[in-house]
Amino acid sequence: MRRPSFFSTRYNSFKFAFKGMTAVFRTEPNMHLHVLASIIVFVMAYRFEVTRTEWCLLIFCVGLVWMAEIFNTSIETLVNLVSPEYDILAGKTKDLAAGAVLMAAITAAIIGLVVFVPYWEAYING
Ligand SMILES: Nc1ncnc2c1ncn2[C@@H]1O[C@H](COP(=O)(O)OP(=O)(O)OP(=O)(O)O)[C@@H](O)[C@H]1O
Repeated sequence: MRRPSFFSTRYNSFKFAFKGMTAVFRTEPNMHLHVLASIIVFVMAYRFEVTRTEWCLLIFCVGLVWMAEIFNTSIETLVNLVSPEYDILAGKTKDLAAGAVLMAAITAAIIGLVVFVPYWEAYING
C-alpha cells in the first residue's frame, strides 16, 4: 500500500486543526464574547487610525486570548473525558485552565487601555 504523501498528511493536519478551531467558535459562549470584544477593538483601531506597532500589539492580544480559550476548551474536554465524576484534581485542572484565560484577558485589557486611552483623550478634547 502506498504511503500518503507529505503534502496530504500536512493538509490533513491543517484540516484537523481548523476543525478544532471552528468547534470552539461554535460551542463556547465565552468565545463569542472574545469575538465581540475583538471586533470592537479592531473597529476602534481602524477608526482612530492607530500606528502599525499598535495594530501589531492589538492583533497579538486578540490572538493570545483566543489561543488561551482554545487551550482551555481542550483541557476541559479532556478532563470531562478522564474524570466525568467529581474529583478535586479535575476541578483544580479546570480552574487553572480558566485562570490562564483570565490572565490573558487581563493582559489584553491593560495593553488595550495603554493603546486607546490617549486616543480617547484626544477624541474627547476635540
Ligand atoms: N469533574 C469535576 N470535578 C470537580 N470540579 C469540577 C469538575 N468539573 C467542573 N468542576 C468545577 O466546576 C467549574 C466549572 O466547570 P465547567 O466544566 O462547567 O466549566 P465551564 O463553566 O464550561 O468553564 P468555561 O466557562 O471556562 O467554559 C470548574 O472550574 C471546576 O471548579
